[in-house]
Amino acid sequence: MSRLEARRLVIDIPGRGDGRALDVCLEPGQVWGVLGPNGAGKTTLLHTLAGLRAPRSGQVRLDGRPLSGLGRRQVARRLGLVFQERHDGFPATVRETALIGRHPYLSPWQMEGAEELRLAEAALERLDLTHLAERLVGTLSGGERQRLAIATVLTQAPALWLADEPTNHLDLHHQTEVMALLAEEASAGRAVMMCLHDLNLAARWCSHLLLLYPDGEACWGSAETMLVPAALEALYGQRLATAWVDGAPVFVPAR
Ligand SMILES: Nc1ncnc2c1ncn2[C@@H]1O[C@H](COP(=O)(O)OP(=O)(O)OP(=O)(O)O)[C@@H](O)[C@H]1O
Repeated sequence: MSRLEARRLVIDIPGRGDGRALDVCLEPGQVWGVLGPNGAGKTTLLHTLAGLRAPRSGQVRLDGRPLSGLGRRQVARRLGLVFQERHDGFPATVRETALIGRHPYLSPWQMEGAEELRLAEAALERLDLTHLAERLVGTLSGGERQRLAIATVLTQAPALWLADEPTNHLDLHHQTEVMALLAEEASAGRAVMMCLHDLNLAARWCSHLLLLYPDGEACWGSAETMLVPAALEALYGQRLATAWVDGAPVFVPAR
């Protein structure tokens, strides 16, 4: 189990004021959704929390220690990242790509063994990719690539997931499967923070929400307290109609 903490954190968005400093702690069992309009800083926040970008001020702490003082391998054993942008390096198969998830645990020239392979195969199976294991990544569809990115982090088995729009490119069934998987990870004592554009997925699956406004203002708390139609309408500059389905609110843009 691990925890990731933002202390008085101000993300660095060029030309923007500081807004509200973030004091947020991602704890075992929690599923956080980060909501906000285009350009609000969701990806920048995730990259800052992952240690890939320096904050303007404040600190990110992983298990009580400043993230900036930890080695990348140490971080990668605890923190898994699903990025929005992916660039193919050398040509690799789906299975080889999933196995990259085990690299933080192997010494530089150590080959993956039976246990690594077992974890990768289980992750591919979970993401419905077993039939594509031998395929080159470059030949995959957008949704298949997205599922592979998630399978690679599942193979990595981190205590903390940071996922940037994990349901991007996914059909309805796979959106639900991925959200269920992330919720299951949290139920097993891990923790998830993800950027989402779909309010309804956030309402259904997230325990906590962080609302990021384009001027750097922010508010956060349990999902029930954050899913206030007026606050969401202000966030997106969009009127919403609300209905209830299966005990969760459903938001639809109103004309
Ligand atoms: N290197 C940079 N130089 C200047 N501006 C930048 C730079 N990187 C990001 N930005 C700006 O910072 C803002 C936040 O970008 P970010 O990608 O974090 O937004 P986002 O909330 O994830 O948006 P989206 O919903 O469109 O994915 C945007 O206005 C973006 O143009």
